[in-house]
Amino acid sequence: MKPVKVGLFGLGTVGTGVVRIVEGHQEDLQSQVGSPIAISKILVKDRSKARSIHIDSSKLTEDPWEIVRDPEIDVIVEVMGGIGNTKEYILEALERGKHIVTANKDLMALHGQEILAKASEKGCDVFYEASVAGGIPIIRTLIEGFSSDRITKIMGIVNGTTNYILTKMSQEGAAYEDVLKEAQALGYAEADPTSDVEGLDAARKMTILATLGFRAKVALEDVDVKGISSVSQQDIRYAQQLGYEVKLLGIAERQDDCISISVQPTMVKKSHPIAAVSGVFNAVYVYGEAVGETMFYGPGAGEMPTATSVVSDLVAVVKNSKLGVNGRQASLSYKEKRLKTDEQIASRFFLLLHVEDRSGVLAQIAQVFSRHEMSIESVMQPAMPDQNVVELLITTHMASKATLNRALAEFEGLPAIRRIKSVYRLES
Ligand SMILES: NC(=O)C1=CN([C@@H]2O[C@H](COP(=O)(O)OP(=O)(O)OC[C@H]3O[C@@H](n4cnc5c(N)ncnc54)[C@H](OP(=O)(O)O)[C@@H]3O)[C@@H](O)[C@H]2O)C=CC1
Ligand SMILES: N[C@@H](CC=O)C(=O)O
Ligand code: NA
Repeated sequence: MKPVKVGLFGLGTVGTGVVRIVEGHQEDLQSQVGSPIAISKILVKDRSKARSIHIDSSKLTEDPWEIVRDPEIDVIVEVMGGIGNTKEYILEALERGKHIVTANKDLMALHGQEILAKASEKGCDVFYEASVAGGIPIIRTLIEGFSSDRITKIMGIVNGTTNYILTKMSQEGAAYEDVLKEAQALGYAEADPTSDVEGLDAARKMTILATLGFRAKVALEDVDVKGISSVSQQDIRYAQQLGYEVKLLGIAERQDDCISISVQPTMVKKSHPIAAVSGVFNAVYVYGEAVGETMFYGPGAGEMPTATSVVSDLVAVVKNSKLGVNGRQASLSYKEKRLKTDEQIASRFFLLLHVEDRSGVLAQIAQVFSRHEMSIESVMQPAMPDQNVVELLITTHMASKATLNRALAEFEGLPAIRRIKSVYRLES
């Protein structure tokens, strides 16, 4: 039986897992697709590097074109990352009729439309399940499982590294920098972990999810992004006192055909199932008009969970080849995209203010809220950082982002307010 030949781009965390699964589950895979699957060439940066698995060194190459131009190779599995050159290799491979499986959210969020269009033109498959929420089959769920519904909200923890960091900060009082190093050692973080901690990785994933869920061409620039580098132990403690957990949440919402997408540290009520998602685990909550509430949970990063999604995509490509239906992915972004304005984006908020400890200050603050028709839900005064300054913890009822920003601008100008220490969105 002629084997399906795979060219693997990358033999790092995910690539190693792909080799382990393709070799270790070969019999099961063969039974499903009807032919052996063979990884025939592997692209790496450095052929002489020591590897944690045994690899026949003749398979290793440092030349991507050796794989792209090899007529024997049917599928390229891209798990090396990168945007510019990687896109070039993938487009050329598609041009030559090769199918693509990728875990690269950076590439799919920025150039997914172009790559998918090329794939359709050439009758090739491009699958990218591992690019969002590593081991959770969320992309297939949005494309197939919810094809009959209209999705109005996608909310998720879609970055394992930051959830790992926030969990350790919250449960063990660990220091941010130490936990980041741990996440890197465990293979969760990106090559440049700034994209994890500053929210860009999650923003790229939310771009992909919103495009699929809302069937519109969502761009990375449409996502309002804030990372976790400003989240302090104190914010986490106050959140817990109020019954919340701090999570880096991606939130995509659609209302009257207007959408908004954001990634930001959010205080999530402990009773919401997302608040309990800890460590490297991810969860994606999807609300559909017909189905109602659903939630998908699993490991969001790491060698074997991510490789599971990659190899399952590979199986899907081979099954499609047997059926002769490669490249038949339906158009998934046929809807016009309209973005919500800040006046239309509403939520509840938490504010931590440092204010002068004298009479009349609370009244001034209340007046600002009142002028902007923002309703206060609760006020707490837990501690005194120094003799003249007190901390105020305020939670609000629903207000628009624009209203909040107008109130914050006024607070900036009030001498009695020494510092706007933190502002969080609240999700219940
Ligand atoms: N790690 C995870 O949990 C997840 C990762 N992803 C995505 O999967 C991809 C791979 O991630 P990961 O396995 O963690 O990355 P690693 O850094 O562990 O591995 C990257 C691999 O690609 C090779 N490589 C990198 N650049 C080049 C280049 N220019 N030319 C040739 N080879 C190159 C490296 O070679 P060498 O070994 O010689 O250095 C290495 O084998 C990324 O797109 C990432 O975002 C997606 C979901 C989860
Ligand atoms: N760095 C990413 C890896 C998976 O996409 C994460 O931490 O989630
Ligand atoms: Na996934």
